[in-house]
Order: sequence, then C-alpha cells, then structure tokens
Amino acid sequence: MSAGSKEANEQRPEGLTPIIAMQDVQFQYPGAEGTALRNINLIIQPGEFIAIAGTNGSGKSTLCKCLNGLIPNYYVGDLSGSVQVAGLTAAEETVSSLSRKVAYVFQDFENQLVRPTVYDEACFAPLNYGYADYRERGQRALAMLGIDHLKEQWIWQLSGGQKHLTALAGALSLDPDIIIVDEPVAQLDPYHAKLIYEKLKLLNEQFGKTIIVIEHHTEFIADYCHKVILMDSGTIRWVKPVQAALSAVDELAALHILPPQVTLAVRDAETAAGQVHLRDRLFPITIEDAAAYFSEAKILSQTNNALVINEPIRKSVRESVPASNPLVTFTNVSYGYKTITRERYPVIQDMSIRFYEGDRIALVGNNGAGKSTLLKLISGIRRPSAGQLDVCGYLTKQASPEQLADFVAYVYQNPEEMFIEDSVRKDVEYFLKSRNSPDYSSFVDEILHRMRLTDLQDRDGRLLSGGQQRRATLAIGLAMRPTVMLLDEPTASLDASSRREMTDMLAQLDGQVKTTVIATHDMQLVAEWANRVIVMHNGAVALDTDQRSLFSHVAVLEKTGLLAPQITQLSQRLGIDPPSLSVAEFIASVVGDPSSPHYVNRSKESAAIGSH
Ligand SMILES: Nc1ncnc2c1ncn2[C@@H]1O[C@H](COP(=O)(O)OP(=O)(O)OP(=O)(O)O)[C@@H](O)[C@H]1O
Ligand SMILES: Nc1ncnc2c1ncn2[C@@H]1O[C@H](COP(=O)(O)OP(=O)(O)OP(=O)(O)O)[C@@H](O)[C@H]1O
Repeated sequence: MSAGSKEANEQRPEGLTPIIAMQDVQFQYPGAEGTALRNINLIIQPGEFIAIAGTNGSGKSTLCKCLNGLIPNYYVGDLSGSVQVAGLTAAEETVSSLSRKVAYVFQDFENQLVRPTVYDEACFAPLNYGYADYRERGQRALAMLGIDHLKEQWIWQLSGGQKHLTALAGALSLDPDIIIVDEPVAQLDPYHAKLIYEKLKLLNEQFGKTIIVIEHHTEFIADYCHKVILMDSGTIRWVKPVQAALSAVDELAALHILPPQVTLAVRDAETAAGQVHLRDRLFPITIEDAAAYFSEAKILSQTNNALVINEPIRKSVRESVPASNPLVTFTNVSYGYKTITRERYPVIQDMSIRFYEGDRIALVGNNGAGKSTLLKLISGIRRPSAGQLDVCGYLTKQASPEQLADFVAYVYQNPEEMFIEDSVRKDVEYFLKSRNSPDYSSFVDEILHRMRLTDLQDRDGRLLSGGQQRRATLAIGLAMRPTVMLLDEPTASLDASSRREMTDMLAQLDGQVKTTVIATHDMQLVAEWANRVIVMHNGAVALDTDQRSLFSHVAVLEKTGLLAPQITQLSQRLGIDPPSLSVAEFIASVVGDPSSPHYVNRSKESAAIGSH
C-alpha cells in the first residue's frame, strides 16, 4: 500500500464504508509503451472533498477514468487490481450504470455536450434514465449553477466557459453520490471559477456529496479541498490533509506544482530574513492566514526576536509602451453570429481600437464577453459584419486566409483542433515548412525541447494528456513565426512548471513577433507578462490599461467578475501601494531593499521551479 492510502486508512472514522476503494490498480493504454497507473491503493470516505494534483501526464485523468468505468469499458487497455465505487465493482459495471453514482465533467467537456440547447442538455441524463421529473431535475441543476438565463441558448452559441457550466449542470441532474470534475477552472473566468467551487462546496457540505477535483490551481485547493492526492509518474506519492500538502513547498515545486502564492511569500520572506523554517510548522495557505502571519511578523519585529518585516515600499508604476505604427486597427467593427433563423445577434459591438508593435495584450473579461471572437476576427476566420479591420496592412474582409496566415498565427482554445498529422513533430514541421524556414530541423528540436515535448514528439497529439496537448499547440504556434501571435487560453491545463515556461517563453517572443494578443482568465499571467490589458464586457472594451493599474479599478473588476492574483490581494490587505504583481515584488516590498546585504532573493516560484 502507498503511503497515501495508509494515511487515508488510518484516518478512517469508525464504521464508515469507503465510497471509493482502489487496490493494487495498474493500467496501460492500448499500444502505449509504459503503464499510465502503477500500484494505486486509495481509500476515499463519503463526504470528502479531494484534490488530485500532479504534473501534466502524471495519471490524474487516467485514475479518474477508472472510477467512472471509461477504463476498462472504453479504453480497453491492460487493467489489473480492484476498483470499488459506491458499493459497485467498477469493472463489472457499464459506464451508464456507474454514471448514476459518479458524475464526471471532462477536461474536454465540449465532447460531453450532445443536445441542441442548454435546457435539453441539463435534462438529458435524467430523461435517458426514465426519471418522470427530468424537467425539474434539469431546471434545478441550471438554477444551482446560476445559468437558468442561458436555458434557451443553442449549445453551439455558447462560449467555452458557458459550455463548461452546462456540462456540469448535465452531470448534476442525476443527483450522483460522487462528483468528479477534471480541471473545473481551466476555461472559466475568475468569477465563474469561484462560483463553481462554491457550488461544489455546497454540494459537499449540505448534500454530503463526495467531490474530487483534478486541479493545477493550488489556491483553489487551499480554499476548498480537505485533502490532496499527489500523483507522480503514474503512482500516488502521498495523500495528505490540505495544509500539510501545500506546505510541502519544495517537494511540490520539484514536481512542477506551484504552491499558493501566499505560501511562497511566507517561505521566501522567512528565507530573506534569515529565519529557519521549523520542519513541523505548517505554512499558511490562504490569504486570510498569510495576512495574519505578516501582521504578526510586524509586531514581532518590534521586539526584535523574529522575522523582520519592513514597512512596505512604494513602487513606481511602469510606463506603458509608447505608440508606434498600429499593426491591427479596428474601426467601428461589429460582429454577430448568425442564429438558426439567420439573424445575427451582436457579439462585438462597434469596436474601435488599435494594437501596436511592442504590445503584449492580455484580453480579459467574463465568459462570453467576446474575447475568442475578437481573436477570430483578427485571424480572418470571421469577418466583420460592419466596420473595417486592418491587419498588417490588409483589410480582413478582402484578404484571403492564406494572405493573413503569413502574418497571423492563431493558437486555438481547443488544442485538439490543431493536430493534423500523426505525430507532434510532424505537426510542428508542417507549419514550419509552410513558412519556408531554412534549417527547420534544429529549430523544431529547440521548440520541442523548450516545451518539454522531446520525449513525446513521435506521439499522436490527439492521444496526449490535456496539458501535453496545450504545450504541443504552443510549439505549433511558435513554428509559424508570425508578426501577430494570437493565443486563446494558452495556460489552461498547464502544470506550474509549464505555466512558468510559457510565461517566460511569451516574454521572449518580443524578438520574434511584433505583437502578441492573449485571451486569458489567468490573472497571474496577466500580472507577470502583459504590458496592456483590455477588459472586455458584452462585446465592448470596458477598460484599456496597463496591468498594474488594472487591479485598482475596483468597479470594473466587480462588473466583469475579475479577481486579482492571490499575491496582489494579500499586498492590498497589507496596504502595499501600488499592490505587488508577483511574489518577488511582494518580498521586495515587505522584507526590504533587494540591494541590502541582508536581502536574499530566493523569491518566487521560478527559483524553485525554473531549475527543473
Ligand atoms: N488515450 C491514450 N492513449 C495512450 N496514452 C494515453 C492516452 N491518454 C493518456 N495517455 C498517457 O497516459 C499518461 C497519463 O495521462 P493523464 O491524461 O492521465 O495525465 P494527467 O495527469 O491527467 O495530465 P494533465 O495534467 O496533462 O491532464 C500520459 O503520459 C498520457 O500521454
Ligand atoms: N460559433 C458560434 N456561433 C454562435 N455564437 C457563438 C459562437 N461562438 C461564440 N458564440 C457566442 O458569442 C459570445 C462570445 O463568445 P466568445 O467565445 O467570443 O467569448 P469569450 O469571451 O472568449 O468567452 P470564454 O471566456 O468563455 O471563452 C457568447 O455569447 C457565445 O455564446
């Protein structure tokens, strides 16, 4: 038995029957070289709220597929060991019989949606199982998630985040005992991400549902989960209560998992102040606890017997990039998708804006605000219904897609749509060759290496894990060597290390592309990478600002459901003005001047993670 399962067993309350019991489980995908799961022993009690963490490809989704019967019913690989779920032997059940007990929302949830409208989708599963009250069940699930206003919408009209909520509603409608959500927040705006977790919390606390989330975002794990299962190369490394799990900062970082920013802030502040961390003391993992810690540290510093925290220092606001020739010019552009009755409903509304050379633009805003549509307009996939859009000297209404492709690369939100060939390397080469690049072979090697894809280069992109796929699409985008790089949610589903690499790589793009536009919900990426932030709301620009000023526009943030990164929120609580955008800035603000001999810059995640 793994250490994790031993701990879980020791904590097992008297008389409780586990809701999930896995014993000596091993699984190999058909045709795969290695095993995706090994020596899996796990006990989960009813009513637990569990996070599964682990680097991309460590086996998180595969483990969960054993619980809903997709393994071995759909993935007919080599499975051994036993899996008990809610009193059923999983291997003897069909996927549909297990789905009454286990709801599953997939990472690629779009494939889960099979009915034409949101309401049909929410009612579909109970209707299928012959529940007379299927309408009420569907309606209730929509109301619980706050999306009843979408019920008449066609599924194909929904944005990514709206589709995710619909898939969750479909899963909730069967009233299952166990709810598994594979990366709940990957495609959601911060408001909806929090909302989903609040709903999961409600289902857990009020209805006793067992919740399992696969999660790369440790701040959500810290705020909502009770325990963490840490996966590593197809095995369970351990199962720990959440605070102990997230306090294992160095171990997590070594496995490409980014601990919460506030936890890193405390660790780095102690290091910078020369204070030795006591092994048995747990770090704070939430904003509240970290704020209390730093307030206490200030008090202690006055008696001079503990961590010295200086008064926060003010930092100057960075200048925004000076305007040069615009590369992209929207002049009164409107766009609407056609409905089934062939009318157009407006999505982009009378937009006039310019993007310049040197702009690193983060396009943010709530689900459905029109971010992806804006990228599609620039790439020429969609053309304005009204107004003019000029991209690198071409009016997109008149230019052919081939002409625009010479200047613009568009990396889609859904990675699977980017794979054409039967291997990742061939996909990257395909786009590079189409640009007639000399010496493409070594360039491909370099791109694959930088995205940690060298070992995966001969694999079919469609059969990679979600995070691996995301990295592969970035490699494809880079191979296009565009003037204007458009990326839709590039960090969704990435583990911390890949997110860090991605941020660094995007920063290095400046020399290779002239402007980059990213649609994203990842506020940490916004804070650390962008030099211009465009907040979209209802298809219009609500705010066009620099990334530091963004978080001081409280009214806009509230209106558009955006949340500052954890470290920014913590620094605001502590009165640091302007607030810190990264752990490194925070440390410099509270612990002192980096040029001081006592200041040790071991701050931020990159120090820990960058070495891997
Ligand atoms: N259908 C498949 N066929 C072959 N190999 C697969 C298949 N699906 C996943 N794998 C491989 O199994 C391993 C575990 O994948 P899994 O999707 O479980 O990882 P994960 O931890 O969920 O990753 P991520 O964080 O990227 O979603 C990976 O090496 C992946 O490439
Ligand atoms: N192919 C389509 N056909 C019809 N309507 C669409 C289509 N794609 C998106 N929409 C609608 O257009 C609006 C804007 O969607 P878009 O995908 O641009 O938003 P977004 O800001 O990128 O959202 P998210 O953050 O959820 O990805 C949404 O109301 C959505 O329902």
